[in-house]
Amino acid sequence: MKRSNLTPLIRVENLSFDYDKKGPSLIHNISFSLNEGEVTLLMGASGSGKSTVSLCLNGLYPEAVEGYSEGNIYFRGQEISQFEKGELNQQIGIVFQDPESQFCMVTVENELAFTMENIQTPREEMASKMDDVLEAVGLTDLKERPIHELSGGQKQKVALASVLLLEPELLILDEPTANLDPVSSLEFVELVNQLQKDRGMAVFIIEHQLDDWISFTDRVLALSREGELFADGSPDHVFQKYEKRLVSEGVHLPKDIQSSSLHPATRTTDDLGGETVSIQNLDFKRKKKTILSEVNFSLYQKEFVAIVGENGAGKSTLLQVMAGILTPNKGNITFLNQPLKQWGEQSLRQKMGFVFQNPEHQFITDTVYDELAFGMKLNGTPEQEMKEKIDELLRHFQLQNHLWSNPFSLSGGQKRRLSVATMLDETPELLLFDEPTFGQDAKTTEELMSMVLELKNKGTTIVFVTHDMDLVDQYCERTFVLNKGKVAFQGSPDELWKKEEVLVEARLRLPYRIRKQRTEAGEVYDLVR
Ligand SMILES: Nc1ncnc2c1ncn2[C@@H]1O[C@H](COP(=O)(O)OP(=O)(O)OP(=O)(O)O)[C@@H](O)[C@H]1O
Ligand SMILES: Nc1ncnc2c1ncn2[C@@H]1O[C@H](COP(=O)(O)OP(=O)(O)OP(=O)(O)O)[C@@H](O)[C@H]1O
Repeated sequence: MKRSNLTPLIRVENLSFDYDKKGPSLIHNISFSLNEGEVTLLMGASGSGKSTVSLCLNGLYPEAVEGYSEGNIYFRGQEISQFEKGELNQQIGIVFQDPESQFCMVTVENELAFTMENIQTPREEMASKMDDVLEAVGLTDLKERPIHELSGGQKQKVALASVLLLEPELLILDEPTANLDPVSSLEFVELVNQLQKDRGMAVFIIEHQLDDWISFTDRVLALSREGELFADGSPDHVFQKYEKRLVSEGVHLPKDIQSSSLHPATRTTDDLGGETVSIQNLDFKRKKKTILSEVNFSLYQKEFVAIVGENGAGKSTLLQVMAGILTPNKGNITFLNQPLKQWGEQSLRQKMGFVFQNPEHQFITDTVYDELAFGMKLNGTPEQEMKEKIDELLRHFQLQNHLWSNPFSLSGGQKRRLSVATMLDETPELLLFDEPTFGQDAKTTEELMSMVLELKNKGTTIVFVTHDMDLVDQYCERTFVLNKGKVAFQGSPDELWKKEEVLVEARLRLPYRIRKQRTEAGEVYDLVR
């Protein structure tokens, strides 16, 4: 999709940025333009500085942090420091990586009304604009709901709706689909594509998973681990010319290029051990609203199970009920043959690890080191052994340079890795992970999965809530599909891929491997999208 007569909307000249003045700068002397009506995608390893770049573009950084920057950024030819405070917020709309940081009001409709009041939308237009945008992002039914009661994916849609109301000239999306279910994610990409065409705005996307975006991306930029921009061109040009470099940087390539490495898990259920968890007739309600009902299943040692389903289906709730964080209204849960409610808090935490959907909900100390040491100290791990374990975890999770960083100042992907690493210090009986791989590049995903598999082989039962169907295909023995709080399917991923009705109902897509197989066999089916 080539566009002629491109006018620069943003021009970045020799930008360098750092959060402190020790060592080489994080972003190092980069220059690029974002043109009117152009869709540009920024690639780079987790922690390379992508979010930082995006926050510099509308002048939020370095003002909002203790940061140092050099170089210039121009918006329509005018240096951004010359704009009044907040003046660029409407022209340059950002959907942040963590949508929770974006909200000011309690309910969905108040949040959207607040945005419109800020930009002085005429009162008589507010109601119809709100309805249009809610329909566009599929949130009409949740208009009156408090935002804190929404699921992760639902919150992400509210953040997008709010930014769309600004009708920005440049829309910046920082991993906007990370929490969306597979069909919502695709619909979101299609929605952005459509809006971009209708409104002609420029779009700047930061994303690890490129596949759905790439067909309407005009330009790709790639940032190295050293903070240098090493590629800038059309997707074809960049992937051809820089393929090796991109692989060594550890970023995900579009699957059409790297498909040979996609393979299904060897799904052996022969050597599973004893039962770890048993759930019978479980119901869970919030304020009389049924969230989970009639849930029944067992989990076994050495088993890797994925829980999948649409946004709001009840996946995180189920995980929290299994972890004893929420108490069911009905039914029985046994963990290692003992009723869950009879377990003492400390012994339960030793045998069971839990990674929250939002890593920030998990951090309790001020440094990465203390975060990793916390559980080990509780378990009485000797000092030397603890140091060795921490070193190993830092290395595996690419956090070596962040030992004394505050967990809250890490990049999105680094926070996620830290939250996972804190659960891998021992060999627990059960590990419950809520979307552990979101926001990871190819290299860190691989490291994370290999550590998880190591524990599985030692006997740990692994449960992942995930929206990543390729990961389900590649690693899991069993999948549970949750649909409106009920288990709509239990079985191997291979069986699931044949159940088109279940997939459609639960807004799931087929993994890339199966889509490719079916396309090559000339099959026509809805889920090929
Ligand atoms: N407020 C902050 N204070 C100090 N360091 C920070 C802060 N925000 C980010 N960093 C550091 O800057 C580096 C780049 O972070 P950034 O969020 O820009 O990376 P990213 O490429 O977007 O990563 P990801 O793909 O994981 O989201 C990281 O090493 C991070 O730890
Ligand atoms: N604190 C809360 N109070 C009231 N309702 C809630 C609360 N948290 C979640 N819900 C509702 O419970 C339902 C299930 O939410 P849950 O977070 O378990 O879904 P999920 O399947 O994990 O979704 P996602 O994929 O978007 O993370 C949703 O309809 C959600 O709006």
